[in-house]
Amino acid sequence: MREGVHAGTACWIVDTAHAQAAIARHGGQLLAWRPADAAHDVLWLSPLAKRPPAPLRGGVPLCWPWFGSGEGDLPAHGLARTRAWALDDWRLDDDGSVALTLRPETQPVPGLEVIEHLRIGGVLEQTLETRNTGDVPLALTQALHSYFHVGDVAQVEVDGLDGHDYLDKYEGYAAARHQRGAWRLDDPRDPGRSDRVYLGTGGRYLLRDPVLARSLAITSVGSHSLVVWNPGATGGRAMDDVGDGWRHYLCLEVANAVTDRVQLAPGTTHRLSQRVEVQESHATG
Ligand SMILES: O=P(O)(O)OC[C@H]1O[C@@H](O)[C@H](O)[C@@H](O)[C@@H]1O
Repeated sequence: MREGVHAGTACWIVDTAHAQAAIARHGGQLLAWRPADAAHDVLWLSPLAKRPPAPLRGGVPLCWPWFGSGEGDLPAHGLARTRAWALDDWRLDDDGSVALTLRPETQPVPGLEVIEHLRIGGVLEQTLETRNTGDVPLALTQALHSYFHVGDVAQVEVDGLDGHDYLDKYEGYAAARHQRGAWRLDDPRDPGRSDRVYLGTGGRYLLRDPVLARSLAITSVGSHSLVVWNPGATGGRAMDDVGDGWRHYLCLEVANAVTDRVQLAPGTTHRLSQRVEVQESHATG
């Protein structure tokens, strides 16, 4: 564990026999993670990413304490991703993983305390822990906004959503739609793009990528919603920090979003977690 620079941004760098990773001070944002035996980076970081104080496009931005548009002048996806974070503590576990605890240098919301726990090894574990330190109940929406690196988003499939309802941002989250089969970008209802919040989800997802010849197994705890976002060609090119990069990522965001709100009574804690494992496809023949 050392301090360094990754993609031009001040980071904590993990480099062990099991994995490499970079976590930005800006937003406490995991920018890169790659198990030692993985052939490709697991996370996508835009080559066109803006610099702090702008949000960084890629890795795992922390959307907190709200997901999506802010009220009035408040920024999209909350306050955590543009704050400076501090490293509280780190340790090397017996299995060779590095465990880190981070928190914003200044907590952005009075009465709420947010802490990020990361465990970096052959498997990634990430938790956003929120405690209501005040004396009134507070509601929270949030997401681990993972940009997963894929070979070609038009060729991947996501399991774990069949039979679930979703709300579509392109429809103002107005009407529930029903998913049949695996998620694909070429879904005939809304082809070539996706901005959906799947509800009542079970927390087990598989992102199958035939081009990179691997699958990513994602499990979540403390979440009953999954955001699936890719802007497609037209939408991507309209975003100056995405451009043609839209083809190389899919956002699968374990979340508490839209109707999946967390109600935090005074003195209580909520944990939103994900675990990500890379399953390389073995060559045949
Ligand atoms: O550009 P931002 O604020 O990082 O948001 C990126 C995307 O984040 C997703 O979570 C939203 O569902 C999309 O609607 C949004 O475009």
